[in-house]
Parts: sequence; structure tokens; C-alpha cells
Amino acid sequence: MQKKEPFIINRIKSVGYAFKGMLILIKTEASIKVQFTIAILITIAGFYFEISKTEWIAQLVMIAMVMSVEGMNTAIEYIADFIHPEYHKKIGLIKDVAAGAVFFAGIISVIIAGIIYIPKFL
Ligand SMILES: Nc1ncnc2c1ncn2[C@@H]1O[C@H](COP(=O)(O)OP(=O)(O)OP(=O)(O)O)[C@@H](O)[C@H]1O
Repeated sequence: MQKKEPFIINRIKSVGYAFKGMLILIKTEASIKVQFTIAILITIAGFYFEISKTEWIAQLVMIAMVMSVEGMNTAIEYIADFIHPEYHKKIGLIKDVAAGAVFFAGIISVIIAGIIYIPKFL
């Protein structure tokens, strides 16, 4: 029987796997690369325009939201391609719906960015 590893070792390993997954997303996924670049630029803008604490919270939540949902979308695409690499209407629907979820987060983050930054130019 395999010896059960201590809880803390198990948790540390899980964080390691999650970190590896995050690096894979940033290094290999074009959409994540674009979103990561936008996240850096908008963070620089946050410092430049000295946005408020509430604006920082809204901005950071939206960065996390978009990148997390995009990561999940990528995982769904990987599963879809693994279980059915050939063309199938249902796979198309699954991928479209997963991409649609990212779109929700994307639209809301553009609106929030507008609420934060448009008044800085008026
Ligand atoms: N196996 C398939 N069967 C049917 N339609 C597919 C299939 N693979 C992809 N599609 C269609 O092509 C679209 C793009 O799929 P793809 O896997 O290329 O995602 P992507 O463009 O890389 O997405 P992202 O930019 O989020 O990474 C899907 O939303 C779907 O409409």
C-alpha cells in the first residue's frame, strides 16, 4: 500500500502544479499572453494615474477574472481536443460556449476600465 504523504507536503505539491499550469498558460496561450500584457499595461496606468483603492480593487478583480476564465476556457479546449480531435458540431458548441464565458468577463472589464480611466481624460 502506498504511504499517504503529510497534508502540508501534499498542499505544497498542489501549489507547485498550479504554478506550473500558470506558466504553461502564460508561455503557450496567445490569448493569455495578450491579456497578461494588457494586465501589465493597465497596472502601470493605475500607478501613473494614481487610481484610488476602490479602483485598484475593481481593476485587480477584473484582471483575475478575465485570466482565470481564459485559463478555464483553455482547459476546456484541451479536453475537447483530447476527447474528440476531429470536427464535431458538439465540440464546436462546447468551445463557443467556453469562449462566450470569457467574453462576458472581457466586456465587463472594458466597461470598468472606461469608468476608471475616461474621467481622467476629461
Ligand atoms: N473539433 C471541432 N469541431 C467543431 N468546431 C470546432 C472544433 N475545433 C474548433 N472549432 C470551432 O473553432 C473555434 C475556435 O476553436 P479553437 O480551438 O481554435 O480555439 P481558439 O481560437 O484557439 O480559442 P482561444 O483564442 O480562446 O484559445 C471554436 O470556438 C469552434 O467554433
